[in-house]
Amino acid sequence: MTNVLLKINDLKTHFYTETGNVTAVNGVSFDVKKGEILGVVGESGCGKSVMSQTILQLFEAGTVEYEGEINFKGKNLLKISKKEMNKVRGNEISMIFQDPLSTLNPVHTIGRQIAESIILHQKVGKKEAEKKAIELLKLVGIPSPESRAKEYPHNLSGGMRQRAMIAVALACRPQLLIADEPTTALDVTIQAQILDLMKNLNTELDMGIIFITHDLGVVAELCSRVVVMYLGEIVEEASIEELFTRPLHPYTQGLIKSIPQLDGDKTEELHTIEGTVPPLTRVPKGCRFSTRCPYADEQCITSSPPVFDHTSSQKVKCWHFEKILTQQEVAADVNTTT
Ligand SMILES: Nc1ncnc2c1ncn2[C@@H]1O[C@H](COP(=O)(O)OP(=O)(O)OP(=O)(O)O)[C@@H](O)[C@H]1O
Repeated sequence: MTNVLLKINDLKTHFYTETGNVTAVNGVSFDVKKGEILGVVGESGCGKSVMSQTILQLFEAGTVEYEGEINFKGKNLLKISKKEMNKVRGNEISMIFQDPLSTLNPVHTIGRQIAESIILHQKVGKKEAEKKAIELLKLVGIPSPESRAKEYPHNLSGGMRQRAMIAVALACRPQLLIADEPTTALDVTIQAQILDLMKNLNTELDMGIIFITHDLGVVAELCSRVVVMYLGEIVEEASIEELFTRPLHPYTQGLIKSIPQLDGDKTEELHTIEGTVPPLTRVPKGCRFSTRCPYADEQCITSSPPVFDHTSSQKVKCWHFEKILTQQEVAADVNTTT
C-alpha cells in the first residue's frame, strides 16, 4: 500500500495578464506522504502561494491555465469535474492563510462558522454540529470554548483568531491541510504556540500538512521534509537533516547562511543573497538562479539543469552541485586542520 497522499507531476500555472502571459509555477513535481509535514520555502515571489492555490484551483477561471497532474486519492484534480473539485476543496483538502480576517466571516460568530462547515461536510444536525464545534475549539486550544463560540472574529486576539481559522479548516476532517504562512503575522510566543498546535494536530489526526513559509527556522522546528522554490521551480528537495547539514543548491545554501546566528560573532555581517527574485516577465533563459548564483558559468546561463537525485531523499536542480560540494568539503577540511 502506498503512503503517498498527494503526488504532483510537472505542474505549471500560467496567468494571462494585460502585459502578456506569465508562468508562475514552472514544472513542479513532489509528493506529500500521509501524516507528514512538508515545508515549502523560498523568498517572496518564488511561487509558493501560487503553487498551493493551484492545488485547490483557487484562481478565477479565464485568468489562468493549469498543466500537469495533481494526483490525490487516485484522481488527477486537474481532470475532475467542477462539482467533484468543490467536494475536495474544504472537505478532503483544507487551506489556512496568513490573515484569518480574510477567511473568517465578520458577521457570524466563530461557533456558527465552524458548525456550518461541519453541517455542510459531515451531514449532521444543528445540535450535533454545535457540540462538535465546541470540541474543535477545545482541540485548537481556545480557552472557555463554550463562551468563545458565541464571539465574533474581531473580538478575538490575533493568536485566537488564527486558532479559530484552524478550527474552521479542520471542521471537515481534511486529510491534507495547506497552511500558507499562518504564523507570519503573529508575535514570536504566539507563533510558537500555533506551531505546537500544528504539530499536535498532525500527530493526533494523522493529517498531511503542506506548510509554506519563508522562515527556515520554522521549517527546522516543524517539518520532516522540505522543498525549496525559486522563481516558480523546485531547486532542491531534502529531508530536514540533509537540508541543514548538507544543502546542495547554491540558493538553499544562501538561504541557510542568511539565518541570523544567536551564538555568532555580533560584528559579523548578516549574509544576504545578492540581488532579488526577477519578475516573471524577465525569467533568465538557462538556470533561473544563474543571475544571482556565485558559481554560474556559461552552461548555467544557456541551459536549464535537470533535477539530479543525490540520495533517495535529496534532489537538486543544479549543474554543478557535485563540484560545489567537493569544494566546500575541501574548504571545511582546511578550516578544521588550521
Ligand atoms: N493572479 C496572478 N496573476 C499574475 N501573476 C501572479 C498572480 N498571482 C501571483 N502572481 C505572480 O506569481 C509570482 C509568485 O507569487 P507568489 O505569491 O506565489 O509568491 P510567494 O513565494 O508565495 O511570495 P510571498 O512569500 O510573498 O507570498 C509573483 O511574481 C507574483 O507576482
